[in-house]
Amino acid sequence: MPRTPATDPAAHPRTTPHEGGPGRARAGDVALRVDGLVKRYAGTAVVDGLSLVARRGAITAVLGPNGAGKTTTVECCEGLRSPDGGSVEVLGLDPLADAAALRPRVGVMLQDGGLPTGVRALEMLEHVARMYADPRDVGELAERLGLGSFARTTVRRLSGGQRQRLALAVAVVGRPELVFLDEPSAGMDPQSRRAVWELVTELRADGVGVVLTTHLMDEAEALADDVVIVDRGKVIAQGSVRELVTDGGGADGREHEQTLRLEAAPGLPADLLPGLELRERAPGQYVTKGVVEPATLVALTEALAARDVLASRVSVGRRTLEDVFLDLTGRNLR
Ligand SMILES: Nc1ncnc2c1ncn2[C@@H]1O[C@H](COP(=O)(O)OP(=O)(O)OP(=O)(O)O)[C@@H](O)[C@H]1O
Repeated sequence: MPRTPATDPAAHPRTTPHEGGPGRARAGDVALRVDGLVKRYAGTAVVDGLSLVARRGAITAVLGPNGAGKTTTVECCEGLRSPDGGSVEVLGLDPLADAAALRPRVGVMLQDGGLPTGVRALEMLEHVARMYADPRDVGELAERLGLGSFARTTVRRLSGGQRQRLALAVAVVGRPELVFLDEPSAGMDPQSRRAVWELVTELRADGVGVVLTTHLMDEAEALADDVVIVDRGKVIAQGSVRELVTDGGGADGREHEQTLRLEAAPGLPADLLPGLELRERAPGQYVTKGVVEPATLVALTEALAARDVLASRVSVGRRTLEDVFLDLTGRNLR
């Protein structure tokens, strides 16, 4: 089963061998702990008792539809907003009270870039790098993220995707222990997106805790070790992608990794197929829950023929996080 919000993934950290001496943080240690976070705007809770844990050396994706409260949550973690309830611990510290101590240890990439607009791109990055004791090599980082083509362009003239890449470079140039990336590949072409994903994966390998918000399920599926699905300010499921999409398996212990999709006449019964639940997501559009086997297609064809129903489409494929979201909320992620 997907973990419930009350379940703390840090209780079962995927640790790597302890490399450092006493007091040295390990991959798998908790980097971020959010507990019962509440944030209200005009009396309405847009974050409503949200709890999550992110580990060092792991990528945690906070996934949810527009307006779910993802950005507000990370802004509370970044010390940009003060919570109305609950608590946030970043590297064991309070993001508001300990802001100065956290600044050199935490990287932040805001959704709109959050960068001063009158500065040239590369100068911006060089300037930020100089503020850190041991920054990354600016030239190498600029090359990796393809900043060269707009190095002398002022931030205000950058395209959305270029601004995002610069913001990512700025977020990681100081070798942070924890980075927050808000929709890191939004508006990017496929090549830039790949460069961003590679960099994010490397950060994880270096033991950095990465928390990214996204409404792109393929981004979460490609990158995340832990996925936290948020809807209407609450965590509705969390776990690894595999845990979420396999739905924990059935009574026989087998995993429900595949799903059968069917388009046919509306109103077919849920028990049309033996041992498999047929769910009608939209009129005439069905998915199954349960283990799909080769014989399932035979059984489906027979059951439809017996009812004189002609399917317009039948396919078998892997369950996705989109399916999980739909199962839980009855709505599409986007
Ligand atoms: N400063 C603010 N004042 C009032 N309402 C706000 C403010 N910031 C956000 N909201 C509202 O809070 C809700 C959650 O917004 P938030 O940006 O956290 O969602 P999100 O999950 O990040 O969405 P998106 O994927 O669109 O960025 C939305 O309904 C939004 O309109």
